[in-house]
Amino acid sequence: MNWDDTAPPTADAADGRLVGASADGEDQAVEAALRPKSLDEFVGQERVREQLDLVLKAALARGATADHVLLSGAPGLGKTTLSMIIAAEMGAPIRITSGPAIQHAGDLAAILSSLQEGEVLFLDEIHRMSRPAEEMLYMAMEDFRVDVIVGKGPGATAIPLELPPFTLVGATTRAGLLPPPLRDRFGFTAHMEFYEPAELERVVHRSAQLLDVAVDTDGAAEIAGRSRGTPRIANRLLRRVRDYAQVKEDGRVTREIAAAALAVYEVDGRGLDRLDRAVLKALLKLFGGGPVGLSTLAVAVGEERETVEEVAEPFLVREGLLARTPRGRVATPAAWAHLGLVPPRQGSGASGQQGLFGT
Ligand SMILES: Nc1ncnc2c1ncn2[C@@H]1O[C@H](COP(=O)(O)OP(=O)(O)OP(=O)(O)O)[C@@H](O)[C@H]1O
Ligand SMILES: [Mg+2]
Repeated sequence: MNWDDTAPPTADAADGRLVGASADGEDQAVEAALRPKSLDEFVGQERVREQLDLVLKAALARGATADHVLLSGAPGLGKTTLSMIIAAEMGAPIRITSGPAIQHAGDLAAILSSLQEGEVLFLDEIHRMSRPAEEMLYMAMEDFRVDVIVGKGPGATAIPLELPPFTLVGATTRAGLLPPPLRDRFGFTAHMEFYEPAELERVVHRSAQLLDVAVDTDGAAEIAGRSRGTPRIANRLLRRVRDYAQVKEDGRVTREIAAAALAVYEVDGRGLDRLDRAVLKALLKLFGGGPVGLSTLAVAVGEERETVEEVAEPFLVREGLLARTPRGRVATPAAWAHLGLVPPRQGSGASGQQGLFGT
């Protein structure tokens, strides 16, 4: 395996999509204010919350430091938030760093040796740490000890350094990239799932209260339904709807106002944006629903292959609108229904195009 950054480019971070899951500048500015501060305030993820509650309460009761925790899940689901909650619930300070920031084992040694007893070390994007740092982390997690190498070449010596007990909270969007020896050293692993619409509704109501926006039940439901299972997107859509309600209306958010606001931003009732719909439309209208090859589909919408594959497709697949098959991309019946189009009958016109486009 390649230990350099093997993550695909997160195109949605760069292109400023309203429905992109990664944090943009504005998100970062308001997220601190919107973050739940305790497990009780953290919406949804019932199973994870219940398990984590037990892990933390048991450690507190024993007067011990909590086990190391691994949080995995897609961007914007609450990993950073949960790491801060862990520290708060343990009454411990938190130190925040990330895999890409630790390129040398020495960087990690410096951080580890300055931790206080019981401190939470949050290591974001833990899958992007360098290999030597990762190996140092194994020993630190297991034995609360590191070997600091002093000098170079034959004269180099390893000086063992005792560490105070600490809790490592690792976060990753890509648990599959973690080497098993690292994964095995976490006492508790939480996999965060996409949120249900009802949970996102609660996120919207909670954030609306903090931002002092008046949102009624249907307005919150409308925003939640377009948020792609992701609290970060729900919070972002809420801010755009608030703008619209303030400028065009009296500031109150109803279902009609939320829908009108998000229509301006081209986010449809299911959370698809212009790019998502362009891909679906091309697949349906130009290729009769497929199968069609990815490259052909990308040319048809005037986008890079990677953009279609990594930005648009994952959500379309998750929503059951598009399937990736060995013969190419295929639209599902739900895709036809979503765009209000009627699929061609079997054996008629469109299937004849396969010879032309179907690779
Ligand atoms: N369970 C939740 N309840 C309420 N708000 C939430 C919840 N989870 C996340 N949020 C909100 O969503 C925003 C994004 O969450 P967070 O930064 O924790 O995501 P993340 O998983 O760390 O994302 P990334 O992978 O991009 O680092 C935060 O501002 C937070 O307010
Ligand atoms: Mg984060």
